[in-house]
Amino acid sequence: MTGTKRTLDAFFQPVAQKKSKVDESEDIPTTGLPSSTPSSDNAKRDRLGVLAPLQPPDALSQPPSTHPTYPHPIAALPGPLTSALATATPSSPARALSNGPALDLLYFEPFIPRRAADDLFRHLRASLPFYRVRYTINRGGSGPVDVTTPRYTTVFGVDESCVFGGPNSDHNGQGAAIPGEAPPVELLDAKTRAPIPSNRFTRAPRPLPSSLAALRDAVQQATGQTYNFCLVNYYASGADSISMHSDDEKFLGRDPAIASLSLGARRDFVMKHKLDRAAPTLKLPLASGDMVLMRGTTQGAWLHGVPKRSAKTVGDMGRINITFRKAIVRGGTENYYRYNVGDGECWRWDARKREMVEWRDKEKGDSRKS
Ligand SMILES: O=C(O)CCC(=O)C(=O)O
Ligand SMILES: [Fe+2]
Repeated sequence: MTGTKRTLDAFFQPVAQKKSKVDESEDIPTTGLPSSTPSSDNAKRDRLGVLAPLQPPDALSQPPSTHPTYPHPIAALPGPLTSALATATPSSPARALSNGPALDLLYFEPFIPRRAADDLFRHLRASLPFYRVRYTINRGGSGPVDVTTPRYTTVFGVDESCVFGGPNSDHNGQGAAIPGEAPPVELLDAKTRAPIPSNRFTRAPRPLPSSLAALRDAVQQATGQTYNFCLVNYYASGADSISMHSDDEKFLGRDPAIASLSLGARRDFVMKHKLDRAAPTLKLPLASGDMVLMRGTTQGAWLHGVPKRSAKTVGDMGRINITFRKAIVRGGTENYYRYNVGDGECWRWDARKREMVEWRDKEKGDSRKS
């Protein structure tokens, strides 16, 4: 593992950084951010420009996000995590990785300070609705084959043809404007702002809850890109995986930029060139808080995946991966909800059992709402 890392390091070149850096060794304890640290985001100045005392972290905690498409309310980030995202990312400068034909990566190692990343992992695992999607594929002449995605997934967002509108809509109509406030309910045409008929999409698009909207904002700022989709994978153990693939569907447009954030257990992110057998196979041992931006010609030329691992190498922590993407047309929305929410039951983390359990809305007797 270290050998791989050293080899890759030889190809890394530092790139310019926009925001101030917090060294990894200065990890922010998210359970008690230094309350005297001046922060441009939550410190308020009076008319003479004198800094008023910061709010204690607890006062920054907000109510959960709710929306008709959510199977249950989704908890807002605790105040210290909101502060860490706003003030401590990127936690290390991006390094460019281009040691292969048409490879164009930015590697933040890490993007979120390690301890905050672990807190974020636990928070998101406990608060998001997940799915174990089933679908049928036709492979050659052997007839249809039923497949269950080998990991838990969930998705939020809508393609560029629509925005979520209403009093709380933010600058790009993709999530709650103010942390903790309900995301805008109504789906509107991006150009005319006319309401979208409820039968436009097979599965109703879901706005980003405030927790993921805060994360998306931090990632946008660090990468200089905008995103309207957030796909979440939860790998519960080393048996969960994603096979080699590329994210270069037409609905993402040419040379898409995809930001991929890792939280929790360390897993290998493997990249192989699609055609050039002489190109090196890359293995990035992504740890909690690390982020890779895949951009330019990368998706067209390379495959990537997270292979299965034995329980011994992964430990029992589990891993969450979050990708931020921009879908341009409706086909992207259809595809992402089909393969990341699907039509099956909702799963939630059970803190007592320490495993995912099928979740049912007791009042409605149903686990699905889109
Ligand atoms: O888990 C990862 O690191 C990769 C996820 C991925 O490639 C995807 O969701 O398309
Ligand atoms: Fe991918």
